[in-house]
Amino acid sequence: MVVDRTVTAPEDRRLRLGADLVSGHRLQLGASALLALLSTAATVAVPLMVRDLVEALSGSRGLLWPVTLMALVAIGGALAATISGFLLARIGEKMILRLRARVMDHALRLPMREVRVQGEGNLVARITSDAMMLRSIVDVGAIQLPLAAITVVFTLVVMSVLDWVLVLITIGSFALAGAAIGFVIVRVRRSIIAQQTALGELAQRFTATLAALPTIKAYRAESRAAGSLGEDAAELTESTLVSARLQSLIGPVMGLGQQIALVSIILGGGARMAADDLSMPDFTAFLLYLLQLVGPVAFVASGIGQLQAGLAARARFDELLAIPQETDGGTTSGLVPDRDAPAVEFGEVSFAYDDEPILTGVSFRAPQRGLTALVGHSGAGKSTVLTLVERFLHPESGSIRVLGHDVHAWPLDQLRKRVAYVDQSFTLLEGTVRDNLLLGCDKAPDDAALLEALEAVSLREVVLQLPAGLETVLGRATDLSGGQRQRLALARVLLTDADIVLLDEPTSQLDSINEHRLRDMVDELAKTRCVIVVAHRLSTVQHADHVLVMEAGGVLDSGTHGELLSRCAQYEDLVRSQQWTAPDEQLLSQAPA
Ligand SMILES: Nc1ncnc2c1ncn2[C@@H]1O[C@H](COP(=O)(O)OP(=O)(O)OP(=O)(O)O)[C@@H](O)[C@H]1O
Repeated sequence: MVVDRTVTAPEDRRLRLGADLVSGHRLQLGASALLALLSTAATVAVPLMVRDLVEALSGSRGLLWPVTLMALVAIGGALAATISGFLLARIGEKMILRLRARVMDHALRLPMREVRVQGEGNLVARITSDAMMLRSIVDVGAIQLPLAAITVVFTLVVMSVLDWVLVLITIGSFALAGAAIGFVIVRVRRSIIAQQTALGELAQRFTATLAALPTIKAYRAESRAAGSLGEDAAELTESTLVSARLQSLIGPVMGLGQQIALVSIILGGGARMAADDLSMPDFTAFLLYLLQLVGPVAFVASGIGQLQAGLAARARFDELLAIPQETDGGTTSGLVPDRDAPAVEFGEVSFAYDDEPILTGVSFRAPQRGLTALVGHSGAGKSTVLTLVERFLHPESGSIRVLGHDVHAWPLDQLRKRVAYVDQSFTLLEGTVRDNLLLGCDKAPDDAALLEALEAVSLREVVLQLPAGLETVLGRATDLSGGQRQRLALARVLLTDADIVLLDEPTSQLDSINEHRLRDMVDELAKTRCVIVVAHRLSTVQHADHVLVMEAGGVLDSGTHGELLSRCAQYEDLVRSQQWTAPDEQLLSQAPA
């Protein structure tokens, strides 16, 4: 049975609207709600003041006091609305900040395979456009929508005091439009999820295309790549149009409801005034309320639409946050290396990508001091062995022990502190040379130590000649050559105090001078540490204490270079296939007579 030890126990990481989105801002949220309420009260009060004004106009009362009061209430209401809106925007931005930080942290802690499956662009879309959409939950959902709903109810109550028959006509007119809008809104959220998924896909494809730009340019494939991206963009437009079509229905349907209400009220109001059931000032106030009602009613309708976008984004965040992070591993606290055990020990390890077997029954031991070389044809599974030691991947069966303990017993942080790893692409961070060198160091060494490490890989002069030396930012305007990147990645290893060093084809991009230098460096490292090296150039294995020949996911044979040359035909083939390099010819001559 496959035991997935890649992940932490299931934990509910979904976004909680109250605790996760607005926590820490409750006071501001309360102030914003209070101000919005005051502004609403002012909005509801103004038509009543207009009624008093109309009565004052027809009577002998002075106009100064009613006009002044009305102006004060209207201006105060506008001011309260402005401050409330600003507070809300501030809370929204803070919420997005917290959310982005949380999602980025989560993404970095996911198992490598999950990150690959999700895709970089897709993850980027989460913290950009999805995060913006989620803001509508605060912008609209937290205050404005409930307030608009309260305004509608209050206004209807005041209107019913003026004339309840006309209120029934008003509700009837809007109810028709409301039912139609309700039907639309159910479909809006689904279409927005589809739209955001398509956006993530487009971002993913574009990111991958940019990463492959040198190849695309070299093969004059710009038009082809642009055409393919264009198709993805068209798919996005298609799904955006579905939600745009649905959302565009909301405004006109509401407008129709408003017109029906207006005509019905004018006709109904006229009839009730003719029958002396309604006075002119009351009718004027009622009409004003009706016009005033349209805004909040339309807002409720469109706000529910916008809220769907926020809720759709939340669903996408929840989907990502539900993916379990890498486990921290061992429950064993204070695990210490067993100095008598092998540094790395594989016992009948098998591994598969989905159902595709990659390693079958791999067993070997690498001592705590010395050089172990993994050789074999491309695709034999050499890099996979290294990634299993780093716990990037997890075996289907068998046991992997590191420094005397099961690899899963080590707390992840402890394990990776003890294992230094240089991957096949000699990855550098987009950051300064110093940042790149200090990546695995708990305590920052001084510049002399950094330069010494650079000297060991023949990079000291190169770095000192960069525009800002150690502070030069790599990865954008300034970058290193493939071989220099490789050497910088190796200098990084020298600065760590890891017990185990994993090197994936460390000489692949080096010239012969640097290759010899690196070999000396590896030999030096192997005197005090366990070095496991994946080597295509067999010259790298010349001094290996132990060579493992891998074929089709299994270990074919193991021994010293000389032993293998004398007894393993496949190893001899591998060596012969490298004969064109002078050092390897020397290697062949080392076979026992
Ligand atoms: N992410 C992946 N998903 C599925 N299969 C993969 C993945 N990565 C590697 N493989 C497969 O696993 C097998 C072993 O790959 P691995 O990189 O370990 O081989 P290798 O011996 O290091 O090869 P090379 O010397 O060419 O780097 C290959 O057949 C490869 O196709």
